[in-house]
Amino acid sequence: MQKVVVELIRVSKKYGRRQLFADINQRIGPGECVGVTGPNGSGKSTLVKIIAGLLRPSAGIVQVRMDGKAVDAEKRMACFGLISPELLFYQAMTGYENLQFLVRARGLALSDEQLLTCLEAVGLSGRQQECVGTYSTGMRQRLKFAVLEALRPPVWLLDEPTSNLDEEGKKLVKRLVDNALAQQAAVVIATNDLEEVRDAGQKIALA
Ligand SMILES: Nc1ncnc2c1ncn2[C@@H]1O[C@H](COP(=O)(O)OP(=O)(O)OP(=O)(O)O)[C@@H](O)[C@H]1O
Repeated sequence: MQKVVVELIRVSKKYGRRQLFADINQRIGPGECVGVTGPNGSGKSTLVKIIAGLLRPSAGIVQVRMDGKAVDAEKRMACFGLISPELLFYQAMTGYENLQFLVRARGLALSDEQLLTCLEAVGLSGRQQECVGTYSTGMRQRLKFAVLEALRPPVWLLDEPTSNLDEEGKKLVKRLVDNALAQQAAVVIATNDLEEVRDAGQKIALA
């Protein structure tokens, strides 16, 4: 896996006059996990979107370096794997088809067997030929992790990663994150659940 370092330098965000957060400095390197915590509305999802390049900060910058070289803003998305409540699947396509489509959209060619292994890893084998429109919310959340398993991005951006998951699903997410860290991915977890970021090496606490 390519080694990516994400660096937040004095990152701030305002909506109108409301300052959500200011001057966040944080380095997230390979094999490191940073937890983003704070109450509802404190800006956790906003910060994740800024790191992903989906929103601009009001001030400050997010630098991304791959194997020591700066990655241009337009090529950054290829470094990131994002889990977010706002991500939606194609309802009329099966779990398998959604996964295959998203993997191909990233320019990756995975065999049927490899895709099925990713679905199996998240407990969806046997349900892969059913339309996502018929999936439960927890099954859709598991499918998001199947996409990450397939893409194996060097940076994992996880916004509320265990929402809608049962106890077994929560353990699954912990296992997947631990594996990603062992493989030197950089991981950001934004959550209201402090238990979820108990083991995170560093924390950004928003207020
Ligand atoms: N486009 C926008 N324009 C104005 N305000 C916004 C916009 N997007 C988000 N906000 C506000 O920014 C604040 C932070 O939102 P955000 O979703 O980042 O919080 P959060 O910490 O992830 O919350 P939660 O724990 O509820 O998921 C909220 O008050 C929200 O209303």
